[in-house]
Amino acid sequence: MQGSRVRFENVTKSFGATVALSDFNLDIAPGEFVTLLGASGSGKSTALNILAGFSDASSGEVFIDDRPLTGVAPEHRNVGMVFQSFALFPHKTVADNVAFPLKMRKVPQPEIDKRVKAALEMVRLGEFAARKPAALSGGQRQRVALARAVVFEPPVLLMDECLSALDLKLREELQGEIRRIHREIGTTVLFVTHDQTEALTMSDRIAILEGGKIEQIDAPEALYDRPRTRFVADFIGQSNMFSLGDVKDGRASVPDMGIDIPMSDESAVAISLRPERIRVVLGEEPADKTIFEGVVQEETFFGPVVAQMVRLTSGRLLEVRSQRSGHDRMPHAGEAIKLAFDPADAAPLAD
Ligand SMILES: Nc1ncnc2c1ncn2[C@@H]1O[C@H](COP(=O)(O)OP(=O)(O)OP(=O)(O)O)[C@@H](O)[C@H]1O
Repeated sequence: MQGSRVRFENVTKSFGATVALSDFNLDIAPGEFVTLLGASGSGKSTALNILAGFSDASSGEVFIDDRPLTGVAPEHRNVGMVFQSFALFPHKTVADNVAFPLKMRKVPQPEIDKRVKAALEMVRLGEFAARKPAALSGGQRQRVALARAVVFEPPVLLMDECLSALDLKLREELQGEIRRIHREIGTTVLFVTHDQTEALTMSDRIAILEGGKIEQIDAPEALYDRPRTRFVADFIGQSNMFSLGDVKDGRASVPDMGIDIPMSDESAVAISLRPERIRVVLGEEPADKTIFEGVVQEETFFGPVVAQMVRLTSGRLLEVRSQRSGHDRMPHAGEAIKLAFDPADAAPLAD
């Protein structure tokens, strides 16, 4: 199967005075897995509902391949959907639930039987075909919903918080299943979650939504390593953020750290430094790193990792996360320490 290209072009959606999506633009490549990640109310479901055809944009247009979707009914958009609230038909068997979209499309019965069997095997529910939904666990029901959404081989698959009701172990298992199915069928996926780990592990690209706009869209590693704004640095993972002083001649001062660093981005107003990119200097000072000083305030033990809050001379607190090697003696609360980082790991922030 071939996934479709999906495009939102200048889409705005207002509900009275509330602007749920504001001049929203997103271009998803065929077969790509894109996740919309954002806080509650940031516009994620609104974007999905407009693409599915459950809601009309106030202005702008949505395209699947090059077909504009305004005026196209949801059932004619050829989009598969797995929503958290999308209930199965309770009186139908698992097989009949999965067969439903094919029956709607008037697919011949022998073909239906073949495809339902294949879809149920894909979600590893082959032997549950004759059961009713009430006799399934929550995770199994979500698998049936997934089989029903992909059985007609939609070129676009929408998933809205479809795993959030499940416990962690089941959620992780189904995340793996969804990734495998995506690889197998090659459909384009637009996935909505407010769980950052889920977004980081599953997506080709993640769009961070804030106030109905995309704050940043990038591959997971790029988003984590190179957040471009304070909002993104704060939203994904832990971050130490420091305002910059003067940025000129390829260098920037970081007053709260008492240092200056190479900085080629003249528009940068701050930096983000991930806690695990900072090293406690235990032996010789590494010559190629930026060195600064502080006093350990407290430490938190996470098993393989130790987090230390370090008070800098300026009074600012900074978090450092270190892998425990088992040999090194880590400094404890009250000790003065030297810290080092590679200036290339300081992501410039625009605001
Ligand atoms: N039918 C509606 N009527 C009025 N306001 C709405 C409606 N649907 C959504 N909104 C508003 O639009 C904004 C975006 O909502 P949306 O459901 O898209 O957010 P979301 O990011 O999906 O949030 P959540 O994670 O809580 O589902 C919110 O302020 C919401 O209150």
